Amino acid sequence: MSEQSIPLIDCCSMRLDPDTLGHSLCAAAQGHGFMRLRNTGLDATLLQRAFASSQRFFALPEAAKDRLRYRDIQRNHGYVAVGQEALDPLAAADRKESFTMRDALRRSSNDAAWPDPVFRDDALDLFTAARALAADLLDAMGRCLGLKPGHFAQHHQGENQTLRFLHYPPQHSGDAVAGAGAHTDYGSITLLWQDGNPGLEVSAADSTWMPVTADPDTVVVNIGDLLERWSNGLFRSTLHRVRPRHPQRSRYAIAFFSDPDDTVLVAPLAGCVPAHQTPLYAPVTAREHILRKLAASYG
Ligand SMILES: O=C(O)CCC(=O)C(=O)O
Ligand SMILES: [Fe+2]
Repeated sequence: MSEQSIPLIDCCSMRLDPDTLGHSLCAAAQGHGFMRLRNTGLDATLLQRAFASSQRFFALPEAAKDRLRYRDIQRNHGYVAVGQEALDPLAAADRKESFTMRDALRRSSNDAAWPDPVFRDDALDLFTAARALAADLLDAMGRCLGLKPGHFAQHHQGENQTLRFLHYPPQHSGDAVAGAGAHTDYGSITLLWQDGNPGLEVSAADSTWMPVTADPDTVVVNIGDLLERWSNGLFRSTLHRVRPRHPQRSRYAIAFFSDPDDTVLVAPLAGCVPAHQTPLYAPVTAREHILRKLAASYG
């Protein structure tokens, strides 16, 4: 593995030994802030179903998708068409469409929020499994920071946990407009599944863009801004972007953002601040930070 590559961690043997898993995750979180995980135990059929529902939805006529359009950043739910979100607010809007589902379990009984019952069930089943996986990963990282089991879980009840289906239409690698502009993620950790089509790139220490392997059998995990703040900068929320390179083929991806509940005050953990030093970050509530970032990208 060159210094420039994103670490690949096999969770299979390590699940039995949380300390080893925790150390591997923390080392990656402190390095690039990005890692790829294999053998997480997440049922692959859930992903197949979710990708199938995603592809079926994005193939609908624009008018049908527009019925479910994203209305406000507070709700953070629904369909966003190509050119309506700019993850880099200073660049052109992203060439992608998405279906975002914040706090999906609580919204499950509202039929008007979902394209159809199959889509809803596929999304909710993956949401539930992703939530459990994110909790395990945060627990393993928390151990490494000297926190008790469940420390992070108590702050991630689901209010700001968000599943997002993404579709990037075919695009030439040389196109000036990105599929998703350069950004950092907002919350604690992101889990990302890719359909095998490359495009995700992570900013490296020397400011070059490092492509991430688009292997459908691994999940990409990255650190968001709020976990960077919680860890006083020990874990890194790294800039990344999406530049699909296939002129004929669409790229599909599914992201799960595990972010703290609205009222959680995120301040650097005492154990992460060296003695006699002031914390690098001021406290901020999760709601304040997430809404500020959403407002900028939907500006
Ligand atoms: O599509 C991808 O590979 C990544 C998307 C992403 O970074 C995001 O939605 O925050
Ligand atoms: Fe992202």
